[in-house]
Amino acid sequence: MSETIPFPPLKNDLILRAARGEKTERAPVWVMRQAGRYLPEFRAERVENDFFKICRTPELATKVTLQPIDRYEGLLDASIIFSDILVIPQAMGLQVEMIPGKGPHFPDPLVVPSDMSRLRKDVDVNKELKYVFEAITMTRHALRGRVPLIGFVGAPWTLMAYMIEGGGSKTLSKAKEWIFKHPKASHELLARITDVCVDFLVGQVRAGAQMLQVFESWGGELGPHDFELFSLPYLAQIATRVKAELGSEHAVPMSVFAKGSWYALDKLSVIGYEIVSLDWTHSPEHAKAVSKGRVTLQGNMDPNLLYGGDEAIVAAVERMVRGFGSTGRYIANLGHGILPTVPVEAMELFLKTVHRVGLEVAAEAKAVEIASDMHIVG
Ligand SMILES: Cc1c2[nH]c(c1CCC(=O)O)Cc1[nH]c(c(CCC(=O)O)c1C)Cc1[nH]c(c(CCC(=O)O)c1C)Cc1[nH]c(c(C)c1CCC(=O)O)C2
Repeated sequence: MSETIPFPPLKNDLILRAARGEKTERAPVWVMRQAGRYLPEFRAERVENDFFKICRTPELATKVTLQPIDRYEGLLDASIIFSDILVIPQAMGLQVEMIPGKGPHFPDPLVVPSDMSRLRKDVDVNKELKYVFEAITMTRHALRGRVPLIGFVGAPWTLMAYMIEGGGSKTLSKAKEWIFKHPKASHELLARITDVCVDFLVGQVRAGAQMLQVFESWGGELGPHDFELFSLPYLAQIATRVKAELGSEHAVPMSVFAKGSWYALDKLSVIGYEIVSLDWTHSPEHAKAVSKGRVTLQGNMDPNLLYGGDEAIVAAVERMVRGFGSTGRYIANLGHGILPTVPVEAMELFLKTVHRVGLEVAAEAKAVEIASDMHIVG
């Protein structure tokens, strides 16, 4: 069995150190959806294979996860396992298809609370999601210790919304009808999804994941009051329970990305995550003032800036890395997933500029430290 073969030693632990709050020689960087359609080699793979077939075939998931790591050799500080947040609804018994150019589609979504009886009870992740664990173990070997491997789940509210809407939606009216008209059933559904999220994340770490991210992509569709009722408690439970199950020896850094939930940054800083991932609506100054060094901040350039041309990209990265990077607790990323039509050169410029500015910021901070030690300043 592959689990008995030890993983190759890790050569670049920059992101893990930044997550733990240690000073790093430069800000680490990775990009949400870094394995995806903006890469010609991914599009070529998709001509041959259905999206979920890639997710379910460990060899293919490994191959695609490594595509950005190989293309941008030395520029990415983490890999993220190729999969999707919607594998949990599938594991719970719902059918999900990925329609090219349109996105996810549930032929039979949940309509009324009694439809929850269609969901599998006591989901055994070792059976239903074994293919993800196998992909993680295989990828971890194939990475040969170049960078850490990130595992992930969708957060309960985002997954519940997909399960009810049946796909993307502008208003989330159906999911919101549930939380407002059927709050009890909604909490029951959220709790059931949470249980699967916890087991799935624990399994991903046991399979080889070295960091975890929870995607609350539709957090910002809830106002602050409803976020506190229908999102935050489940996000908190996930962090607490995953850590309790893994134990301090095996726990890995956890990141939470609640897109659009700028109002929740203070609370997100104290619910057990080491990293809070930010979208582009946060300024570095404000985010640092609110989070007060309690977590590592991750993010947050507007992904559309990658369409802005070289000058705009360089200027935005300068602002971002200088803004967040001065305190050390920082991981560079985009504020949401990279978009499918971004030129590969724009991604390369983004990564190279993060490296350059990150090194400059760290060197400047070090010079100030040395100067203050020598009482030259202050
Ligand atoms: C909401 C969400 C989903 N999936 C995911 C989220 C959370 C992040 C976010 O908010 O964007 C997470 C996700 N999806 C994918 C990954 C793989 C790892 C990586 O980040 O590189 C990750 C981490 C691959 C993917 N997931 C999807 C693709 C493209 C599908 C294709 O090849 O046809 C990829 C590479 C499809 C997907 N999957 C989902 C949607 C809405 C879509 C369609 C829109 C789109 O295509 O971008 C659900």
